[in-house]
Amino acid sequence: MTSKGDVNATALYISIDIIQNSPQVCPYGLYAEQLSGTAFTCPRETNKRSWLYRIRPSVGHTPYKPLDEGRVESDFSKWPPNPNQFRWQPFKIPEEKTDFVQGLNTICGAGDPKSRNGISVYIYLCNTSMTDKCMYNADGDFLIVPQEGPLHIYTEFGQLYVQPNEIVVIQQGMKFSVNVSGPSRGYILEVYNGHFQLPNLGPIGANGLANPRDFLSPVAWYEDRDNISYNVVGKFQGKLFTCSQDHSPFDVVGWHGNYAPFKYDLSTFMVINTVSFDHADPSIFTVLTCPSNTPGVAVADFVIFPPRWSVGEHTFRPPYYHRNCMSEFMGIISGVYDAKKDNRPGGATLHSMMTPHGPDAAMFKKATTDELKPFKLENNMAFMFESSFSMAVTQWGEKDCGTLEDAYFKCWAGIQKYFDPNNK
Ligand SMILES: O=C(O)Cc1cc(O)ccc1O
Ligand SMILES: [Fe+2]
Repeated sequence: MTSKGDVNATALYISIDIIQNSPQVCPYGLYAEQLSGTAFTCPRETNKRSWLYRIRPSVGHTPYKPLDEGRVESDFSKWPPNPNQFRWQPFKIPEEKTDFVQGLNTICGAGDPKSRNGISVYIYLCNTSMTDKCMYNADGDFLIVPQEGPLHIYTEFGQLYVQPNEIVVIQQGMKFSVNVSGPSRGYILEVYNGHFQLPNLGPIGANGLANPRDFLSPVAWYEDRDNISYNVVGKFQGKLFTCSQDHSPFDVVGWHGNYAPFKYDLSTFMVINTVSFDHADPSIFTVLTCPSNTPGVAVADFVIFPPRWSVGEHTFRPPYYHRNCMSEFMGIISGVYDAKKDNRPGGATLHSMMTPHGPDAAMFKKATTDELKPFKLENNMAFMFESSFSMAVTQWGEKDCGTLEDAYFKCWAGIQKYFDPNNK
């Protein structure tokens, strides 16, 4: 792919023509370095690795030191459990200069990066580009959902320009630096184990939902900058660390392999839904899944609620009332969500395991009295991180972010009794 953003540093493209991964001497005086995304011994279908040909190997840096930036949390027992329904009004983007790392806030999660078992959800809120600073995550993979502001992301593999209504996946270990063009907000799902993959399609057949051709990885891009002070931030066992080096980490002149960051435009999702009656489960909208070891059960699914026709006959069309053995974290990128009139873009909801949820009283009334004509939901994009982990909300999520609603539960308060045994 080619990047749509500005390229400020000099871009040089060199063709590297080698027939082995690790020659005695690499062309152009480069170093070969493997980045492993799965155990060496994983089966061929899941094995992931890439070979990077770079100006210097990654190992030349000063010792790591703890870094006190952002609100990254991975101790999900610190703050008391709370099974209530949560709704956040749009998260506030700071006025003071804040870059992507400084603006990372863990809102909820479960498990533990040390045992490589669990997930975290972050809200990033920033307004400043990372200057001579990059990040990598030793704990797992990031699926980033920009909601406001484009992200121009430099990675070791090349550049990715990602706008709201697109997502980007940056896997474990990959260094990246985020440039922004103003106030920027979005959501991140982190999985501590496994990788995101396309869901199986079963009887749908060979085509549909997210198509493989729409996932774009960058071509190599490098900068040859020495005698600088470059900060590398690592997230390791749930904490941030920093070290410095005298050259740019984006010195990969060429790479090959199947472990690379990628982006995806949500508008390319081919939506499948009922053309007869009843409300299909939201798994029909799965873009990517990170499977667990139990067949059919996801560590986390990334599910979207895109523009689509609503045509179900004699059907209660909005999401049904629900209690789930999975946790549901939802956000809105744009427009409205058909179960709740007061969910806002840039805000979020969390409906935890077995916590009841569903349409608010006003939406129920409307859905049961509206004439059921074909209707197009337009200019909307909501999403859900659905997980088999029971997530805990952090102190930032429950208190410090300042946009948690006290009275969310009241949206269901007006639900009336309509039962009449004499009137079928
Ligand atoms: O809770 C939600 O709004 C998400 C959701 C959507 C849907 O269409 C069916 C079930 C479900 O949990
Ligand atoms: Fe639900």
